[in-house]
Amino acid sequence: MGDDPEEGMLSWDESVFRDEHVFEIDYLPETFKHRKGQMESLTYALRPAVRGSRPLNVMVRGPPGTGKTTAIQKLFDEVGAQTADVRTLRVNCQVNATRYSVFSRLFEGTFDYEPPSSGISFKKLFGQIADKLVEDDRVLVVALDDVNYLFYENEASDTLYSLLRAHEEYPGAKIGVIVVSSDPALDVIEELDSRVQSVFRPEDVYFPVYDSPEIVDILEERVKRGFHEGVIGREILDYVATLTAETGDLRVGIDLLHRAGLNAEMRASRTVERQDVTEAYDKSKYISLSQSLSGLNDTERRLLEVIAHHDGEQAGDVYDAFHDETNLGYTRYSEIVNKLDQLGLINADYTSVDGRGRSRSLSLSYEKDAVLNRLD
Ligand SMILES: Nc1ncnc2c1ncn2[C@@H]1O[C@H](COP(=O)(O)OP(=O)(O)OP(=O)(O)O)[C@@H](O)[C@H]1O
Repeated sequence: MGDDPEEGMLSWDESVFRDEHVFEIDYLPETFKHRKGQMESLTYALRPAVRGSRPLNVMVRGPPGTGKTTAIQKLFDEVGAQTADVRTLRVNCQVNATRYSVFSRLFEGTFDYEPPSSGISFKKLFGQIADKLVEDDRVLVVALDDVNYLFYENEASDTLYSLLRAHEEYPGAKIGVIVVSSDPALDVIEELDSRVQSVFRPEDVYFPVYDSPEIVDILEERVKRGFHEGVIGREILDYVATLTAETGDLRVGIDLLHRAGLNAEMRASRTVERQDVTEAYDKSKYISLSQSLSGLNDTERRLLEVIAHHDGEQAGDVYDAFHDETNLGYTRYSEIVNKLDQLGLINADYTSVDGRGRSRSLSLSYEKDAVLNRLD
């Protein structure tokens, strides 16, 4: 089997991949390079928990795809290996974006079954979690991953307040909180209510974007585990790293390697060539767009679609089109515009309009077709 396209694809039992699983989104890498300082700070904050005391709270910040979630997972695994007296729970706030939903997830993590679907009050839900914690004499460490979504829904202050003041209502409950934000434009502390600010003084841990040499280093490891020897040459790896560095998101590089491998297989080739990577990049570069879209509800998707068809127009005109379709009022409309803006899906910039003062114009952050294709 050679590089001749006439020969078709590689047969089902032939592959460029040694272990394709290492390119999956939930794969936890064995080696975690270039995050030593961050891991040390996190470990420092959690040490008291391993000794049975309340840990320090932490605020983790950094752009998407810089290893924040991976760091938390590694840390929780390490704590779990030390002691069974600390319960560690990670909540994905993109999925659980309200206080009630966060606590439902904590309930599930505590009891291994979901809270009754008939619905119980928040107070009861919280009470049961806290009672169990005190009864078992365990420390709870909660990581609110992608906490920025709680801010977009205006739920962050209430959620944190409940967690941070738990010991007052439930004496003996020891809870530590790690908030993880991937929105560089969000000032977490500043955006919290003053009643929360007064009790939340977290350790600050920052995850900068990886530079090109670091990306090469990290991806090289994935290549060794994921591909057979000789499939990805040095030059190709450098090319993948350069494209990844343009986005700053390591997930792009991992996805690129995977797709480029699949492209090579389609050509019945046992080596990945530059063209396989270039073609793959057309899809991989939109990985964060796809991820942001997956967290939107139907109304939010509808508005984004309307904006796509009115790209660059004034907020008032876009509202008219949106209202015609959904009948929703201006307040709700404005809230969704803000959310789409915070998610980096649109730019809502103030511009001067003749005779109408200043007004916001709404434009897409990505190409129109890339957005519309993914909304279908
Ligand atoms: N230092 C590293 N070594 C190996 N793999 C890494 C490293 N850093 C990140 N990754 C990988 O990159 C991908 C993105 O990492 P991760 O999900 O931890 O980023 P994140 O900062 O939490 O992103 P987001 O803010 O979007 O949640 C994952 O597949 C992860 O395995």
